[in-house]
Order: sequence, then structure tokens, then C-alpha cells
Amino acid sequence: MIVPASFESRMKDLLQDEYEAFRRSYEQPRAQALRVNTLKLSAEDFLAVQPFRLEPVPWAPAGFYYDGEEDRPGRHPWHEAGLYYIQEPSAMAVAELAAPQPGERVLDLCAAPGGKTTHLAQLMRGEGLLVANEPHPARAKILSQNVERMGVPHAVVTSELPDRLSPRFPAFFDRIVVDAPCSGEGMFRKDPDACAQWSPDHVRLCAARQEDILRHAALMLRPGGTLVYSTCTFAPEENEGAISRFLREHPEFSVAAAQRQDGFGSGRPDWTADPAPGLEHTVRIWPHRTRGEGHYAAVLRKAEEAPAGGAKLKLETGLRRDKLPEPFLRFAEESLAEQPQGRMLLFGDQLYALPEGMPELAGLKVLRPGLHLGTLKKNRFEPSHALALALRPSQARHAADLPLGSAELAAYLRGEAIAGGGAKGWQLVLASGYPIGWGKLADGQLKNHFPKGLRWTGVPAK
Ligand SMILES: C[S@@+](CC[C@H](N)C(=O)[O-])C[C@H]1O[C@@H](n2cnc3c(N)ncnc32)[C@H](O)[C@@H]1O
Repeated sequence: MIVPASFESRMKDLLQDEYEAFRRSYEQPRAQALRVNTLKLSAEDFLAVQPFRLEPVPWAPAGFYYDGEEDRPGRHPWHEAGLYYIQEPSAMAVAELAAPQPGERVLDLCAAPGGKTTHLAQLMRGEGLLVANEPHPARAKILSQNVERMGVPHAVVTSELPDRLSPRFPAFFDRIVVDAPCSGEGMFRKDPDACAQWSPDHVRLCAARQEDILRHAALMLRPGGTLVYSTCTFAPEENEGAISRFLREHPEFSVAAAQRQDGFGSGRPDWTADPAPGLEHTVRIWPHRTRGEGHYAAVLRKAEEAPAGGAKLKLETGLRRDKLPEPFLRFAEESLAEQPQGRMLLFGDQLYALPEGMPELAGLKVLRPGLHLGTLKKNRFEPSHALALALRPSQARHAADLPLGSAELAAYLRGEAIAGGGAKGWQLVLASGYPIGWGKLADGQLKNHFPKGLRWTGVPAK
């Protein structure tokens, strides 16, 4: 692979004796991995049934390398069922370092396509409030689809620039992840565009943008909270340099020692002028030292004594229980084995289950104010694909389990009706035990409700 000459000479200066090993890493195939979605099943249970050749990613308990030549996990029905997320292995270090706890308020500020969001969601076990934000509208849509596929029940997806969010959430979040837009030097093997766009000017532009994003993130973190900053680039200006500039402007923050894992290298204070204390506790993941494309991550702590935010935020009250729309109650009674709890919100004809402690979001661009339950249509309720993927099989009254490799499952994924039996009405369709969508039974036919945009044109892998 050919990399820009000025990039090569920068890396030679930085890495010196190690440069040759680094350069040779570009001649190797990139490492490919998936992360088991522990919102749906444990890594052990997945290993017991899955068909790929997997090896553990050392720094992520649910992460596994797969063989990119032999296996196509992105073309397996269980990918549609959200059993795993295909993610670059070094990127899995970030949510592990953020270590969010169930019940916390967590913000993922630069979130599309959703690798870290969905990882944070599973570490939170789906409990608390997870705000996933992505300013770019098309990318925000993909983020929202991934949140849906992974069955995340407690996420709000917004699409705003950080300066529109920070006045709305002063000192609100327990943890914030800033996985910053960067010059992407760690993406060269995967994404030739990142390589073609690289220039020293682009590095400078990214560094300025990162400074701005971090400034707004700082405002939204509560005293004592944790901010994790990461990039997939090697450029010191965007890593140790960005953290040093941030800490100079924000004395209420300090570097916390990142949990050391096999394969993590140290941040390099010697690569930036005027280094902030503690940079050696930040993390560098290198493609020539580990099976990963490369990442930088810093864990920062805001002092307990830092000023708290302003007034308490007004929470979204949602609908009173006795005001829930009758068609939804009828659907829940007929089709769900457990009645949904918690507050709900009607947004036009769309019904959502709100995450715990969700503040009012009026005036913000919101793609998803919680778990989408479905749509009210005249006198009936149509459950959403998001609800199907967030349910456990036992939570549906009626299910049709289609075996992997069967003609019925292939037909369902292509959007066709299939022969069905059992109770009339909504049935949760499973792919060998895992929910993949809805079907509606009438006259011995299961009408297909697998979303049009997701339908397969080929035959599913066995
Ligand atoms: C490195 S990617 C995030 C990857 C994502 N966290 C994941 O794990 O899948 C950075 C994202 O930041 C978004 N972005 C660009 N400018 C931004 C800004 N000013 N504030 C927040 N996010 C921004 C980009 O559109 C991009 O989707």
C-alpha cells in the first residue's frame, strides 16, 4: 500500500527504529472482528452456537477476531438479528475504558455509525440514559439503524453540533465519550479515502475541531465525571497535543490512569511541546504491535469540586398510564407476554418508551427519543422493527422460529410471505431462536413485516 510521502517522513521521525515494523504492517491484511451483543446473549452462549472461526480480542471480553478471508459475518441472519456488531478491534478499547455503569447518564458525542454507542449500551446492560449524537444527518440515520438492530432499549439519538447540546445539558452526564472526527491514519488499510485525503493541513484542521468539541463536552460533564477522548489516528497534534491543550484550558480536569490491557502502549509526552502531566497514562494501540488498526485514548476525570451545572433539567413526563392509546394496549394484551413498563411518549403517531430520567428535548433534532414501540394507524397499532429486536423471545405471546439455512428464513429475509400456523395476528419471527422481525398471521399466511430497506436479495448463509 502506498501512503503519502509526508506521512511517511513524519512517522519515521516519530517511530525511528520501530518505523520499519510499522510500515510492514501495511502489507498485512487488516484485522477484522465482531463484538457479541451481550444485551441479547452472553459471549459464552454465542461461542457455543456460532459458525465462525473466532479468537478473543485481548482488551474486550465480548470481542472476537474472525477470519476475513473465510467468514462473512455481515451476511449472516444473526447479524440482522443484532447478535453482534462488526467493529475494528482497537476501537473496542474505547467503551471498555469508559466503563459505563448500568443506570448512569452517558453521552456519546460523535457517535455514527454506532460502534461505541452499541458497546456502551451493552456495558450499561440497557439501563439508564444513553444519548448518542451525530451531527451529520445521513450518518445519524445509520447510527439510529444500528441502535435499532442491536435492540438498545435506553438510547436517545440526536443530530446536533456540540454547541447546540452543551447549553441544554449543563454538567448533566456521568460519562462522555468523544470519539473525535480525525485524520484517520489508523484507517488507511480499511479506507483508501482516508489515505487520499491525508495532509498536514488536514491534521491541523482536525486538531482545531477536536478542541472545539472537547470544550463543549467539558461543559456537559458533571463534577467527578469521566470523559474519554479517542481517535483512530497516530498524529500527536490530535492526541497528546489535543489533551495537553485541553488540560491547559480546563484545570478542573486531569488524566486518569487508563486500565492497562494486553496490547496497550503508552501515550507519548515526548511527542508534544509542553506536555500535560499524566500523558503516559493515556493509551496508544499500534498496528505493528497488536492485531488492530490503531487508536489513541485518554481517560480524563473532572474534579469533584468543579462547579456543578445550573438548574435541574426538566424531565420529559410522557403519557400518563391511563392515557396510553387503546390500540397499543390491545396490541400489548394480545401479542406481548409482559406488559411494557415505564413512561411512554407519543410523537405524532409514533409511540416510544422513554429511557429513565430523559430530559425534555424540545427544539433539538431527535431521531429517536427512546425505544420505538410502533405506529398508531386509525384503529390499530403496528409494532416497530425496533421493538422486535429489543424483545426476548419469551416476551412475545406468539413466535415463528425459522431455522438457519431454511427456505422459510431465506424467503422471510427477501420480504416474502411464508406459510404460518398458530395464533392469528402479530408473531415475532425468530432466526433459530433470536428475534429478527415481525410477521402477521392471517389465513395460514405470515405476512412479511421485515423492513423494505433491509430485505436481502441473496440467500442467507447457513
Ligand atoms: C470517528 S467517527 C465516530 C465513530 C463512532 N464513534 C463509532 O464508534 O462508530 C467521528 C464522527 O464524528 C462526526 N463529527 C464530525 N464533526 C463533528 C462535530 N463537530 N461534533 C461532533 N461530531 C462530529 C463525524 O460525522 C463522524 O461520524
